[in-house]
Amino acid sequence: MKVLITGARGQVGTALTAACTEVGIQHLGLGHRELDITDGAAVQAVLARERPDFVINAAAFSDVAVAQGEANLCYAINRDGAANLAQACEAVGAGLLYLSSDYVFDGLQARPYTEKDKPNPRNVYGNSKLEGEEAVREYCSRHLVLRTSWVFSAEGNNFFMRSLERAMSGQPVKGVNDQISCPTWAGHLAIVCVAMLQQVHCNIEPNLWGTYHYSDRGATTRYEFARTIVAQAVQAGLASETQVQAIESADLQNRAEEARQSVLSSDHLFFTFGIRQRGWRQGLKSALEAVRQGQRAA
Ligand SMILES: NC(=O)C1=CN([C@@H]2O[C@H](COP(=O)(O)OP(=O)(O)OC[C@H]3O[C@@H](n4cnc5c(N)ncnc54)[C@H](OP(=O)(O)O)[C@@H]3O)[C@@H](O)[C@H]2O)C=CC1
Ligand SMILES: Cc1cn([C@H]2C[C@H](O)[C@@H](COP(=O)(O)OP(=O)(O)O[C@H]3O[C@@H](C)C(=O)[C@@H](O)[C@H]3O)O2)c(=O)[nH]c1=O
Repeated sequence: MKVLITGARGQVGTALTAACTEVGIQHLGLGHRELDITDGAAVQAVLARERPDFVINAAAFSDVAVAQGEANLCYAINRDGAANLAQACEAVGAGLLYLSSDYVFDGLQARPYTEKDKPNPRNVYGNSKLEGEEAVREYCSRHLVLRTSWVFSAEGNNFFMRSLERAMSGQPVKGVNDQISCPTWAGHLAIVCVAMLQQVHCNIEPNLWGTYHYSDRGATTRYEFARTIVAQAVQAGLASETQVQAIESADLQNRAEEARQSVLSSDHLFFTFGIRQRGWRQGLKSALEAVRQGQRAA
């Protein structure tokens, strides 16, 4: 089986490349410069040339705060780029895995969101991801939409790395205590994507296409997440004890923040694919180890 990864230099794209290499899957990872998914003709040409069995779209406009002021670009990438990929996949008979987000939900529900719950995004990023999902369902019959939450890794700009860098430089870390979801290590997410594609490729069940949720196990607040990041970093010898302050979303003045609960239920994935959740605390250990190895290499 051959997999083409778009957005291959982002945090999930990097993890997907590593996961494919690890299990020996033939893959081609294309970064933004190698393939701009907003360029429909280029997308078609690459798929016609490469003829992959599957495309995983890890390309995105992923800055939730900046998206509020850059709606056009955000929709061009997250919705129109997804539509380009969906049409090109359909044309060559490839399957498409589209990564989506807990932000398609409003965050007002007390229980975990299932695939049957109605999306109701409250910001530009969430709406662009929902419209991207809809384009994928409309244009590509062989699609998997996989929603996830709070992805972190040692690559790129994310809550984990920002908190860790503050702790390593002795600055206090702040975490909002009114946003609840499940942190998800990009390495775990990548393994899940690969496992899904392998099962679909084996054709164990005739129709596994559809929409699924996967987050690592363990609902938490950003505050508790930050506390655990600092505690594990101290244990790993990467930082010394640092104060972690609990704040509220309303305290963050530079963006439209609000309290939300967006835990995703991963049950449908488990009952369909037999894929179990892994714990985010274990993922955090792996991410910290990757940081340590990066320091050694530098
Ligand atoms: N991060 C998170 O917490 C979550 C992420 N997701 C989803 O997971 C997926 C991967 O996200 P993540 O890896 O975190 O995001 P990143 O921002 O780390 O990676 C996205 C990548 O897409 C590239 N990109 C941007 N525009 C284009 C374009 N027009 N054509 C091709 N590539 C482009 C970026 O390149 P460059 O930087 O050069 O522009 C970047 O390398 C996304 O679909 C995201 O919506 C879902 C839930 C949570
Ligand atoms: C500045 C600051 C923010 N925060 C919180 C509030 C805010 O929601 C969040 C910002 O961190 P991030 O930029 O990683 O979070 P954000 O970009 O909102 O993360 C989201 O990314 C997109 C792509 C998704 O799909 C979501 O699942 C989610 O992971 O952190 C703190 O807890 N303390 C702080 O000091």
